[in-house]
Amino acid sequence: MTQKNKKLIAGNWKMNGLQASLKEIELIAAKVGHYADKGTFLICPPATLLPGAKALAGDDLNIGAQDCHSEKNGAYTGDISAEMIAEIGGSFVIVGHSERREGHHESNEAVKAKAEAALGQGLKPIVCCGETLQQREKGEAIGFVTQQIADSTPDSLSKDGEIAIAYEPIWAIGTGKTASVDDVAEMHVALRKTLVDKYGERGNTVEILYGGSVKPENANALLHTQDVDGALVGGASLKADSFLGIVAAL
Ligand SMILES: O=C[C@H](O)COP(=O)(O)O
Repeated sequence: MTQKNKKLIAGNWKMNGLQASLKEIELIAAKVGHYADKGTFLICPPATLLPGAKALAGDDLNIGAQDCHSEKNGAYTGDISAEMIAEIGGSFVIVGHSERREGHHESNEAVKAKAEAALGQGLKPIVCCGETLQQREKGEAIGFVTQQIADSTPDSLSKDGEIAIAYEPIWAIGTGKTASVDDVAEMHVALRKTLVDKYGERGNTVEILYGGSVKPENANALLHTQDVDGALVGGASLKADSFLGIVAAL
């Protein structure tokens, strides 16, 4: 779990990684402890690698999942529950990633239910949001994204830092394009206001991560932007060298 005075650097492996990829977890786990005073570190591999990753992660690297179902168990073929993630020692779960909102038609209401299921099992949900390029070009990005977060997050929080959110402009994911530092700051400040409006002072304890083509070369600027409390990293989290390059920018 994180403290707000540290940044959260999270890797999302998406549908990448076979057993051989666990060596990257081992390499990351061996090094992130050197940055423990500055950050909290997390890798979310595919579900097949969760137990193996947890066995190698040690004390300094958190392991989480990329999604969970909102129900505790039942006839939901192909899904995994928050309880299953918790049982193998996972401590985080990503919910509402744009690839699931788009590819699996997940609504804000469904994402909120998943986040609440995660909290029910003691997991920390990372609730994702982000606009399309068309929405940004029309000047709708801030309104759309802040509403998405208002509607996708749990109604209340029972402790500080119980959830994190991740702002990922869809047009920046896997494209090599990143939002400008000014655009990121503008969005993160707006998201902070949304969180404080919803949760009061506790809204200040929710980490707001930036995601979208984060790599070692741009991590320093992004991680030191106003209200950026960490990063959600896709492609650059698949190899220990590049993930650790981002960690070194803290
Ligand atoms: O969850 C991670 C994001 O979708 C960012 O992916 P990316 O770093 O490959 O652009």
